[in-house]
Amino acid sequence: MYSITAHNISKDYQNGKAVVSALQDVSLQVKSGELFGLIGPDGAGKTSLIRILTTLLLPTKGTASVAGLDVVKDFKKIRQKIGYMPGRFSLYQDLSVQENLDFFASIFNTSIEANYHLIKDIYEQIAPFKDRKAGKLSGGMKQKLALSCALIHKPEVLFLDEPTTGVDVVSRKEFWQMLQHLKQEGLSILVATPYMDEAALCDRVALMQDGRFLRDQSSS
Ligand SMILES: Nc1ncnc2c1ncn2[C@@H]1O[C@H](COP(=O)(O)OP(=O)(O)OP(=O)(O)O)[C@@H](O)[C@H]1O
Repeated sequence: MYSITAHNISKDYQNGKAVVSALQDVSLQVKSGELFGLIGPDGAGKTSLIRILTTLLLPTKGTASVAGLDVVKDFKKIRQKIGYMPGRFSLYQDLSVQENLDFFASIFNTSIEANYHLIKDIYEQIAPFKDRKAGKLSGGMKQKLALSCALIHKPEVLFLDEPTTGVDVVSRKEFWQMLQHLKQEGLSILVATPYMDEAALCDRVALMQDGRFLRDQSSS
């Protein structure tokens, strides 16, 4: 059973008169409960692939599914089943930690208490700062808050785009421990990172460069 599949996905962007080919015939299968790493340098195409899988961007060519649903036809259903932590800090900087959590919970018609076991470890670390504005948190704390918000509705599949970029070494280590914990809770996780050393912390990885995988991932 696969939680994510992609078949021959290509993505072209129009840049003035030029066409930028961000993804070229990318195929991928991520098993349920797997922690899968998308490793590659800036510009490799990681964000484009994640945005297609999270239904925020249409592929130019190819098909993909998440939680058994088609990313184009079933985009609304998929959005209920996934958590997405974008690369850039995505939270409301002028809202406090608690207000951000409450806001994301209300969007999904849930509460912090409903899935507390999932975010407990992270929440306990950010709780002392719950009245602080999100914009005033350290890089590590911001990431933890963003992860808590992405988990608040108990997603089946979690997408993380460079979650540890700009985060200190200790917070990075803690962050990966949290991902292991989430995996044990049964979540499937796709994480994009430019750091080679984080590849060792994943169950499987795909190495990406210039819009392609360095090895075919569909059959492994
Ligand atoms: N909206 C856009 N218009 C034109 N080109 C784009 C657009 N978005 C991305 N690109 C180009 O597509 C390629 C892949 O970008 P993408 O952001 O997917 O890579 P990435 O691996 O996530 O890198 P980064 O970490 O820098 O975001 C790059 O050459 C980028 O410049």
